[in-house]
Amino acid sequence: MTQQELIIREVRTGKLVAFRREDDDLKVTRLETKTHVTIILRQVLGVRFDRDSGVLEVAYLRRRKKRTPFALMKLEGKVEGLDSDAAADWAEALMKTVYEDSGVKRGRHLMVLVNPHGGVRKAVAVFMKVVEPIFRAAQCTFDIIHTTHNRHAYDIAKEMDLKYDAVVTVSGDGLIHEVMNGFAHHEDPKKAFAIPIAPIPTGSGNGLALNLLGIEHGFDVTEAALNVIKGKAMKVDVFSLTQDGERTISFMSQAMGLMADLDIGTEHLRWMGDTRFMFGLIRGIIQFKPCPVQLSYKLAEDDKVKMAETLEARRLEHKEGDLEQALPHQDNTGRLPPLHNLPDDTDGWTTFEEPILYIYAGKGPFVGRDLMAFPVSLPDDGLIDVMAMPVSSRKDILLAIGGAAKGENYWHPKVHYVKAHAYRVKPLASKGSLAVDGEVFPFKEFQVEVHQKLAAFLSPYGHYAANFSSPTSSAPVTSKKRGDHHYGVLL
Ligand SMILES: Nc1ncnc2c1ncn2[C@@H]1O[C@H](COP(=O)(O)OP(=O)(O)OP(=O)(O)O)[C@@H](O)[C@H]1O
Repeated sequence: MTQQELIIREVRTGKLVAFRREDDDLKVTRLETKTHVTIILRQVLGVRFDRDSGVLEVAYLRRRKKRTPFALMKLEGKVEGLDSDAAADWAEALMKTVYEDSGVKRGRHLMVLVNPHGGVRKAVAVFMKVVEPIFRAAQCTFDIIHTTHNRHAYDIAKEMDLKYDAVVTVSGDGLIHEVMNGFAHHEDPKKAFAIPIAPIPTGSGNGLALNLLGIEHGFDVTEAALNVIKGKAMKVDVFSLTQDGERTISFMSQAMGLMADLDIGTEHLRWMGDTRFMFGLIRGIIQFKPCPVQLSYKLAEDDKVKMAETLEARRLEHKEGDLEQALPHQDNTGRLPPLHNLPDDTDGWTTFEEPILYIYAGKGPFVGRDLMAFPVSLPDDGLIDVMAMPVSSRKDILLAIGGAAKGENYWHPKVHYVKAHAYRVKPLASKGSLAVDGEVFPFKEFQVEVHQKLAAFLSPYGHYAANFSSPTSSAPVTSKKRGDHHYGVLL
């Protein structure tokens, strides 16, 4: 039987440290002072025992204070009072518990794409100083490419050898958009899409990281690094946007009118970080330009209370995603799903008749830290959430946008919010703006449809990490419930 406790004499201090497994924790005690810390097993990255030197190294992540990022801790020392076989067994048993027994592959092989140009241009330094040491401590192997130009990530993903366990984007949402479109043009698109993507948030908006890690940790690169190592594949829907017969994959959002102006035209304000979106919003409200378009959709649901209740029910019945299901060796071969909706289909389509100020459609609750645009979005319902704001007074717009960080805007009676199988936008004037996943697109007619569960992201929870409640609920729908992985407060 494997020993529960193992003691080392630490190389650095010459003092004795005991490691003990206790349920879901690893208790680390300094024997001289009898002080200890308790590490959740999920935060244990790697255990190595070297038979020649008799030295054991344990690496884990620990928050020194409640709201600070994780620090990478490594304790290394000669094992005391156990022979080599017993020490090797102890190390192996702990590794098996924190990886295989938790349904996570040990030592993931990663493709890491670093965008030196994204956000406040710190991606290279952040990766080198913070993320790479964490990956190494977790015994991950990786290939790194620094993107050198626009669409570089597209080219890499298109030609990528599909041997990786995940694609890690050290960037914002723009690079993820490029990777997805590269996958769509890969010679084996379905197999490419089965490789989960995991963001390390170093862009300006980082919507995907917010959706996966939550508002508290969405911009924390250490939390994101842990998700790369321990997250499970969460299957997600993506969209095909067809414009002039050309098909683009969108994974997050399509914005028109004021909402597009948040991204477009604020590019030069990248230095502001995500404050640039709030700046764009205020500027848009002052300018107050209507969005000359006709919106039609294939409706699935338009009852706001029902949509919120469905979200809640899904969270309660939620089971974590299984990484193995999404790995490339599974049956994920085949062509990209065909388009089901023709541009002139009208059967089952509804047209929104009112003049529109802005349209926002997409998947994943957060599009930025200050805006939970799609609070009832589900990762894999096969539907797209479409929000349209009819032309109203400035006062109404401000009220409709109020509480946007918590999704409260959803309940505003003027905000038209539906779930659709597909939707279509026809411009009624020649000038306007369209942003797809934050990138500028021509202001021309387009149609969007959903491909259910085509792609995958690594996720700590198996669902979006956003808090939102229905009016009939007694408690908010949170990202933390019993059985979920969560990173508790450490001593
Ligand atoms: N070396 C580079 N030089 C210039 N542009 C680059 C380079 N590498 C990638 N890009 C481009 O940078 C753009 C922005 O990337 P990214 O989305 O990662 O950052 P961001 O726009 O700041 O963040 P977000 O999309 O979250 O707001 C992408 O369109 C990408 O093609």
